[in-house]
Amino acid sequence: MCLPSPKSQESAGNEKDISLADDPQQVEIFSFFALEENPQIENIAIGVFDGLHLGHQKILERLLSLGTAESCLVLSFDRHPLAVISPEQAPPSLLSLSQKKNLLHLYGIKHILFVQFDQRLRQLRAEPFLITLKKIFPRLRAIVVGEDFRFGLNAEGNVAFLKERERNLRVQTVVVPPLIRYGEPISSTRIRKAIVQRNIWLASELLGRSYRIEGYVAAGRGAGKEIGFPTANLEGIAQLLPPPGVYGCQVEYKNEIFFGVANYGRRPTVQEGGELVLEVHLLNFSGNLYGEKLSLFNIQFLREEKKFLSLPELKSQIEKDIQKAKEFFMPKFF
Ligand SMILES: Cc1cc2nc3c(=O)[nH]c(=O)nc-3n(C[C@H](O)[C@H](O)[C@H](O)COP(=O)(O)O)c2cc1C
Ligand SMILES: Nc1ncnc2c1ncn2[C@@H]1O[C@H](COP(=O)(O)OP(=O)(O)O)[C@@H](O)[C@H]1O
Repeated sequence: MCLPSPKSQESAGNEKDISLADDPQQVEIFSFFALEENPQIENIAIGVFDGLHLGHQKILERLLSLGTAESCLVLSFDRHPLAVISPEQAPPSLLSLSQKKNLLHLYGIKHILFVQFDQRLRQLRAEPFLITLKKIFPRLRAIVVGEDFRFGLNAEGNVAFLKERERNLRVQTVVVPPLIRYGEPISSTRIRKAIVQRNIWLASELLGRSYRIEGYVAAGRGAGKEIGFPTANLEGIAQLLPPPGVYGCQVEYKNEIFFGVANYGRRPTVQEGGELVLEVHLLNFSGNLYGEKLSLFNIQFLREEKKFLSLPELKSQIEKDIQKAKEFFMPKFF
């Protein structure tokens, strides 16, 4: 995975150095200040890379073009820097850390380093950040970044700053320009906006894959089975969700794919002032899903959630929702 130097792995057990994401699939997070020297790495891409969209994928391609996969590393952070700098402005994530890790591997990255973005790292100025980076990776030859990359206290470091230090540090700066799709640059912000507007199709286009929402099945009140549509209630979701509503989707569960109908809402028909819950009924499935991981994708808005006067009315509406979802999906698959 990342930095296999014995000390940094030792520090993996040290709570001061390491925090674990609120992700049951624990991803290791390293303190930048406790990293051991790693002479293997020659090329590094640095960034938050939220979404790992097509623009980010270009950066990864460029990185891998510079040397062997063994010599390349992606340095990312355990959270969006704004979560520390200005929490109220921090955007919701498009990917959980474990999704990001798995996708990076899928895109050919062997070495991934998640650095804890804390107050100490925030206070670090751009110059010592670079010097420390060069100490950790003494054979570093190239840093690959996007055009708008910023780093160091008050975002004082940028591409120009890196370029000025190329000679001194003997590290080349490789800048990857933004990728344009439908007249605008691809960015995590644009993708978040599309999801908030329920334009999951556009979000997926810009990601270069379907937007996926992953969570773990928790127990509810058992009312779903009563009306004939058991729903797996998802918790532990560490990503941006589209606005509340009823959606058709596909559901991956243990390498199998099902069609599903999902409701992200407060269930006004069965309770007053309930919490927002994402729940999904899998078509042609029966079994126990409690504690299992589900991944929802090809998410398609069907309608707004409504308060029904009786459960039979809700039931007949869900039958219509299933019909609508089938009409949407089936022609594409059969
Ligand atoms: C496709 C679908 C559509 C739904 N639409 C609504 C709705 O419009 N209004 C509502 O109050 N609940 C809606 N629900 C939520 C049900 O009320 C809920 O699944 C049921 O009460 C079971 O809850 P439980 O999982 O806590 O047992 C919907 C559920 C599904 C699967
Ligand atoms: N087709 C299905 N789709 C979703 N969950 C199902 C399905 N068949 C069985 N289940 C199981 O039933 C549970 C949901 O039943 P439900 O009556 O809605 O209870 P709960 O209130 O616990 O969500 C799921 O968590 C899962 O374990």
